Amino acid sequence: MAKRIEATNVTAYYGSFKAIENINLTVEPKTVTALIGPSGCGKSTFLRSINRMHEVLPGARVDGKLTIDDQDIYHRDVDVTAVRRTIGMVFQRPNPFPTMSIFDNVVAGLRLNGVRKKSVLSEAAEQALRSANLWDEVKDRLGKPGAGLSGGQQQRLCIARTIAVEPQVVLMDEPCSALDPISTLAIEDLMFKLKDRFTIIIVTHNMQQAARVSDRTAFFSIERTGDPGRLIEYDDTQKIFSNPSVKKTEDYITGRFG
Ligand SMILES: Nc1ncnc2c1ncn2[C@@H]1O[C@H](COP(=O)(O)OP(=O)(O)OP(=O)(O)O)[C@@H](O)[C@H]1O
Repeated sequence: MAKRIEATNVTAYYGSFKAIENINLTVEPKTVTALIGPSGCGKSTFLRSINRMHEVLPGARVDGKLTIDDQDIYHRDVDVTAVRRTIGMVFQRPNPFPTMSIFDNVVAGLRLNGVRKKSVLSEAAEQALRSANLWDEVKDRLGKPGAGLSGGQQQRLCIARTIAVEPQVVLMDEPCSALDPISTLAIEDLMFKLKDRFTIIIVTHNMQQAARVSDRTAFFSIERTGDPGRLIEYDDTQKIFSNPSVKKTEDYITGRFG
């Protein structure tokens, strides 16, 4: 089941540098939320704090509260591995495991979780590849290396790998920035389809993409270099792009800064 995410006063640091400050927002299940804003305003930092990836860097930490369906994911008793299993992530550059076949890439997470039965793995692989709109293109070459696919196919393979373990939330950090326009549209179609089952948060620099794929948009910004990123406005995507409440949002989406 897709999950609801609630951030309350989320502040994240790299050592003594405060990268984002007091982020408050709620993401409803089965929606796509876009995080937009100028370079360095903390979009990726916020995204990585949602699945506890931020803290893997030495000296990095998060303050505040983040709940996923009312579970406080920063509670000291929480199993961090379980959190990361619930919250899948797709990165900027497609990163299939280069020496693994297409099939082995898709089922890598399931194998890590202890699934061994061939029939279960085959069924899960087919389902994930179908969900990622990739099945027809790869069904006759599942044993071939994942690295042999085109960039767009590789990214859909990475999405298949992510959803094969049935996460409830999928985080995407500029998933189309290394792709051509056709592959980009394929991923956007996919997001539309996947939001039936998952809660999706996407970081994007592409305004048209945010407007096309998301239900809600969060605009982050910084006052000046060295300041922390803050959430300036968060609303329905249609409102943000047609009639934003804050002048700074308007300036950004109309290309006047950033
Ligand atoms: N590993 C790191 N160590 C120290 N500072 C970092 C690190 N990663 C990011 N930062 C800083 O944290 C701030 C927020 O960076 P972040 O990457 O979250 O912004 P962003 O909005 O995603 O930027 P972009 O759109 O350019 O990807 C920036 O000032 C950045 O320089």
